[in-house]
Amino acid sequence: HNGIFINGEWHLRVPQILLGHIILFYTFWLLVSYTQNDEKKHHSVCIRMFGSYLGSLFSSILIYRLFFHRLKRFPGPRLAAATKFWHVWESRNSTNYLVMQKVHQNYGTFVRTGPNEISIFQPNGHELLDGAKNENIRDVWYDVVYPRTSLVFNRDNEEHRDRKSAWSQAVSAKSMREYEPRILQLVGDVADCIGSYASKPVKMNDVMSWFSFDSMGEFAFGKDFGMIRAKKTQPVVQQQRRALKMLTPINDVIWVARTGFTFFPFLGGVRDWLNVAKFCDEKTDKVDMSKYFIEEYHRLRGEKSLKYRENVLVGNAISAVVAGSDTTRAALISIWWFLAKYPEHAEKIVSEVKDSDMESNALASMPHLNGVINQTLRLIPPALTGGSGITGPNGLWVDDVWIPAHTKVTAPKYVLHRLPSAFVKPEEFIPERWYSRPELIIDRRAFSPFSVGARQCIGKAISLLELRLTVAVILKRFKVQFPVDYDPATMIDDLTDEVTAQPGDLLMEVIFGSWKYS
Ligand code: HEM
Repeated sequence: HNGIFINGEWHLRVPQILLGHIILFYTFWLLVSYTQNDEKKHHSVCIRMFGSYLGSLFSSILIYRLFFHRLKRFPGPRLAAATKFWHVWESRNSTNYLVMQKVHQNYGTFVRTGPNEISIFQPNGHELLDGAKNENIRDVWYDVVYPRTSLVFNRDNEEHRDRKSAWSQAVSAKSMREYEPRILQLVGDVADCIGSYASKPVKMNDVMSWFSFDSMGEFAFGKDFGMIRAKKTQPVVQQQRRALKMLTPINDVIWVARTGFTFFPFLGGVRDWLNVAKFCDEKTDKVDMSKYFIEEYHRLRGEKSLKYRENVLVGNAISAVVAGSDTTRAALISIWWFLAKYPEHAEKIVSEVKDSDMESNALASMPHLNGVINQTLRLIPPALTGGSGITGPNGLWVDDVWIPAHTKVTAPKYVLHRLPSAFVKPEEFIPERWYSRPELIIDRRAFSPFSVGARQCIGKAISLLELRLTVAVILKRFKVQFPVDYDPATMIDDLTDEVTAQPGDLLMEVIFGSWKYS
């Protein structure tokens, strides 16, 4: 432990480590069998040797973590200091956002949430993690699609900068002008789809899922997936969801996932994840966003190997599908939930948009529409926990607290977005705090649904355009409300944290042309 495993990263080498141990044990077994004729004794010698090897290795790890570790002065659950499996167990129901909230309530601002991990719960947490001038790199979790890589998953800060140019072109103002009429068309399809249910309950989780995937298909591959028109979920969406569900509890022990990818590619969740990658592989040969990724693929010829270029290309497509669709879906479901719960806010939006021709700049300047979107992203951020980093060689100073070098750090968004030190009445849905009541925001830095700095969401403009258009167009056509026999608590009670937020079921009814709410 002290000679080898304590140094560096091992998560990508688990198959080799396992194989090495199997060979070592087997060789030892054979050697003992030459010197021991008595079979019973032979077995007992081997078992004692293996037992003492593994026992001393794990005792050394445990004693070091509990009594000698650099983070031992930080408060936190005792078991969390001993093993990351504490976290796996606590978040087994995919409610990591609640686990983090409890941990903050019990232990304060800096909490040791893993043997080598500190979670920061103060308004500038996002800046400390991702803001300008920090030396942090991405945590080992981002190797989850390795050897594929892309903007989101790239751990090397310099390479990340290089990868950014293809994405910047894909979301440039020029590209956005091209996407806008196509999104508007899709939003029209969504409104027709919702309207086709007449006053029967609509399961918004499905409709918003069809829309967000279709619009991601439009951006990334130049063609929607036809889900809204067919009112049918494509298998790849279900596969992605199952894969993320499978990954969620083992997010914090990424070596377990990597081992699954290597040894058990046939198992359900692993197979689903590999199918999502295959789907993106097949689609990435067309136009639009992938056009820029393909250009990058050709540009790197001569500089990088074919395998590397293929991995970047497919990694980019996976990023677009995973980062772009599920986040937007979660945001839309949550917005509709708040609007059905507080119809007075829907009415205010209608009065803003009723004479609008649905142009992006006009929508961006509507205070209540944007107040509702911000307020929803604050209370239910689509990345409920958000990314994690590893401190650089100089560690991280936070006021007078020192977090040593090479420590994993997180700043869970759900908790930071509800800090009483950042927001007055933090649990309340008050869209006006974003325009006419600024006194309700104490520290704006705590609000970071799209993250900050070099790693912030590059699809922010696209997603805001989608959210504004969808809300404006649908509210202009329909009044929305919960069906009588639907329990609104379902959406919140069943909300899970599966890399992206997965809201519980939301049923809604729409009434044609009744935008006069009172
Ligand atoms: C409401 C919708 C969205 C939210 C809340 C959101 C949130 C985020 C967050 C928090 C990050 C940082 C992730 C990290 O630190 O690991 C991120 C990164 C990213 N997002 Fe989004 N996102 C949204 C929509 C989109 C869309 C529509 C796209 C694609 C067009 C997209 C593409 C990306 C990419 C490529 C990155 C990586 C950026 C980088 O590392 O430089 N996102 N997003």
